[in-house]
Amino acid sequence: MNNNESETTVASDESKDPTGETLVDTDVSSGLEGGDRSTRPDDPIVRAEGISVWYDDDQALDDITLAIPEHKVTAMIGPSGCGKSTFLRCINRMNDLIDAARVEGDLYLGGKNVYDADVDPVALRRRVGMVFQKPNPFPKSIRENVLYGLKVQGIQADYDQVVEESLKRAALWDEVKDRLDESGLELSGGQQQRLCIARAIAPDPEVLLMDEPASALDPIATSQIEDLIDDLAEEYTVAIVTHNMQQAARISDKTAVFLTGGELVEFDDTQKIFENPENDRVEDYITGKFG
Ligand SMILES: Nc1ncnc2c1ncn2[C@@H]1O[C@H](COP(=O)(O)OP(=O)(O)OP(=O)(O)O)[C@@H](O)[C@H]1O
Repeated sequence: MNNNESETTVASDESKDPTGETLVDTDVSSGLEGGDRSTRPDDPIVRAEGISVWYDDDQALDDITLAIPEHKVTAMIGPSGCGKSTFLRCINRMNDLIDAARVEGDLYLGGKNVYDADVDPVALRRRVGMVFQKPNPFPKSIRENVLYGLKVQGIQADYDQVVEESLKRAALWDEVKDRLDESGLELSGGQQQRLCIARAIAPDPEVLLMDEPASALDPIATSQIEDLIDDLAEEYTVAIVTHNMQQAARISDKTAVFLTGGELVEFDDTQKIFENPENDRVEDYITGKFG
């Protein structure tokens, strides 16, 4: 994440509601009902077509066309400021929360353009969960943290079952099952991040966006998160921004390389990107000649 002024705007919104779920009127139809969910393993579930983003007059993304396959881990890498986080935020329309941001182009989830006027961003964020760089649990119990998204949207469910399932999927259940009423803030950093992952998956999204989810964690917690991401891809489509090229190489199936100017320079199987990239600038970046 950047430390610029408007990024701070997002950060402060996130501190009110890191899921973005209460920030938009929920009293409208989702508009997403028509979007077919892809069912074949290699089908793209997210498809960006000609996405460009500006912050006031500064262009952050330039005409990005990219298809993210279902049930795979897709990594976004590139030097600082090349637009990786901006792209991630296009997928769940978190850029809507930044006054200066303007998005052009089409972004499909299943068959539906999420920028269509009839799409409710809150319903979209139920289908596209997000985990941020710094673990940001609410000052609430572990249980209430997990249930937050469901309750805020008035979704009825067997809450005990959702809590158990989500914490199991986030590989946290065994560590917290006897202390569900304790504050989420009392957990370690790595546990807090897994709690945030449990919160993101509780509404059963299709896509999970992760913006440098391990960069604030120690090596052991990082490795737990990496193992978890691998497991999560069986159930969800994961799109992850990372600064750490080794991490991208370890955990992702596909890699998108963004370079300065907000350009997507190469997108391919991770192995191909790291072993035999087509583009000389990508090779220079991967081999550490710049960035
Ligand atoms: N909220 C914002 N307001 C204004 N400009 C922004 C905002 N967020 C990002 N930018 C600008 O957009 C460009 C892309 O930023 P972005 O954070 O998407 O890049 P990034 O590749 O994720 O960077 P990093 O790796 O440092 O997190 C940068 O020039 C940044 O300064």
